[in-house]
Amino acid sequence: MSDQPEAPSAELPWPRTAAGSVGLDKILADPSGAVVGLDFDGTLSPIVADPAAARVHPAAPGVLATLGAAVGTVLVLTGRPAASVIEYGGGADAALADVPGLVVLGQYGVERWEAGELASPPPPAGVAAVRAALPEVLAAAGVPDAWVEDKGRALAVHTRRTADPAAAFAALTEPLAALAARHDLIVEPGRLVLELRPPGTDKGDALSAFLAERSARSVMYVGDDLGDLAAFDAVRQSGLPGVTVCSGSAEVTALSERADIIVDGPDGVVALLRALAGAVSRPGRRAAD
Ligand SMILES: O=P(O)(O)OC[C@H]1O[C@H](O[C@H]2O[C@H](CO)[C@@H](O)[C@H](O)[C@H]2O)[C@H](O)[C@@H](O)[C@@H]1O
Repeated sequence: MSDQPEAPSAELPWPRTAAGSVGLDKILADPSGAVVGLDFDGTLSPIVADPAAARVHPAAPGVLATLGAAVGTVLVLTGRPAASVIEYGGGADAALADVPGLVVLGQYGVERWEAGELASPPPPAGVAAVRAALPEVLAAAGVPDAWVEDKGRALAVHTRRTADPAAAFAALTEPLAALAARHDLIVEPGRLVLELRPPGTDKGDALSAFLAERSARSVMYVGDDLGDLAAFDAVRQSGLPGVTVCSGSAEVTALSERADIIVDGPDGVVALLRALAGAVSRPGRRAAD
């Protein structure tokens, strides 16, 4: 047997940046200090036309169960309500709820699911007023068929199932910004969705606080949409060895420009996580320097 540390798995994509290489090296050398953060829609769950039909990639929970036993924490950080990630998290051979130590931060970090317990603060008053006003605003903008996803403390207006999704998105941008401002909410744009939600936190704030809470020694964050840019910023601002990963799509290019690693959608994310889980789980994994 060789005394040399084992090389990373051939299947593990290597970062194209120096910062990402340092980050991945640290995760491989010291996995118990790593936080692996993942977005849900477009990252762990393939994009589908009906948000209620979204489900986790069938192989993801099993792979994350292996990874969760080796790293510090697997974190799902999502714009979804935390409970819906658990509800939609049934895979082929495990469920997200089975992932050891899993934490889900929902609604951009305001909700928290952990060990079967959900903490969810009440919605601010403006949400009820926006809920009542939305049908009229959508009709006035000429997009009465936009679909409203009611998330309790936020309302997401989806245009994916309208006749011309991009035109509908453009037609709604200004009216929804004005409506949100009238009721002390903000608009969070995403993949053919404009979400009216309370201000005060984003995925960057949520990830920064979580890394501090866990005294993380390294971090990987995987995302696909505009809301994940703040989490990419948090990885760098943490000062920790860190890797940013883009779940690539033709719909959003802003993340791929800044990511250390780009993979091909949720299939590519699962392949990356499987290779990472294999590398940090096997007995001969790279030892700390
Ligand atoms: O932070 P995320 O986990 O990425 O959640 C962001 C939004 O994702 C969902 O919408 C997106 O996925 C849908 C299902 O694939 C798709 O139909 C839609 O076009 C996408 O924008 C979700 O419905 C939203 O509530 C989340 O905020």
